[in-house]
Amino acid sequence: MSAASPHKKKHGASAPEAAGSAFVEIHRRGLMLVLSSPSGAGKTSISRALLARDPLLQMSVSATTRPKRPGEVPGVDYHFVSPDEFNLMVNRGEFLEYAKVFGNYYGTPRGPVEAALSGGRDVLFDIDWQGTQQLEASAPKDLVTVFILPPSTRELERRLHSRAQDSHEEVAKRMAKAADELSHWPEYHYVLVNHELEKTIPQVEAILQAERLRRERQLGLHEFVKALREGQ
Ligand SMILES: Nc1nc2c(ncn2[C@@H]2O[C@H](COP(=O)(O)OP(=O)(O)O)[C@@H](O)[C@H]2O)c(=O)[nH]1
Ligand SMILES: Nc1ncnc2c1ncn2[C@@H]1O[C@H](COP(=O)(O)OP(=O)(O)O)[C@@H](O)[C@H]1O
Repeated sequence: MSAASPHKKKHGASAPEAAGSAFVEIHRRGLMLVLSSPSGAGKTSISRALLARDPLLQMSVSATTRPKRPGEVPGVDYHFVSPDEFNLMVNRGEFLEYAKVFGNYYGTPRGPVEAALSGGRDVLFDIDWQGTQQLEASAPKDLVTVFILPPSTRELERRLHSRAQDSHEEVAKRMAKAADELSHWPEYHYVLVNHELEKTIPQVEAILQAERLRRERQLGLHEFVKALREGQ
């Protein structure tokens, strides 16, 4: 096909035209990329790097009843709410999923996720296995799940201490739950060991790129190929 040909496919913001015409646009439905791991394995670090590099990816900002950590920004890291507010949100059906983790409640607000997916944008979730199971039950087709393993138990504990944001008591609570969390790895589509962030981040990006190309997520392929077969 020459550069001057009118029969080129169009991407991006251009308006789609009727099937069978020279121009057939391939749209994509967004996907839900879930990262889970025992606390301290690296989900937050990986998420920040992915978000900084990929404009089509947005974070699902959870609501939580846990206290804010130093440096966390309300509305960016979490929506920090009281137990009463959380209950109200549950009763109003505002959560796509919610769960109790380490004695606090965490939930995924429904609205921003639905808007992103239908707009062809992908959503990144840092949620635990309980939330992942709920999403698996309600939206299996949109879901891509990744479990992050730490290189060792000792390194996990070192990372939790190095983050220096939780008390010794909180770190002990998270370490005590780690074995339990780890037992859920077989429920995930992909499993990675986070040795070095410089390697783990491109691995998660590769998963995202490949999943975006899944046939089922690309809308308009039938029309596109039909047009090709008709010589357009
Ligand atoms: N089910 C569910 N889990 C969440 C949600 N938000 C965060 N979590 C999980 O809650 C756990 C504790 O998160 P956090 O308090 O930020 O501690 P961290 O994992 O040590 O950084 C982690 O396993 C998160 O993945 C949510 O909206 N739903
Ligand atoms: N591959 C890695 N090598 C060394 N330190 C890491 C690695 N990944 C994350 N960390 C560090 O470990 C600590 C916990 O990581 P974080 O991303 O907060 O984990 P999570 O969100 O899973 O609880 C942070 O201090 C982070 O900088």
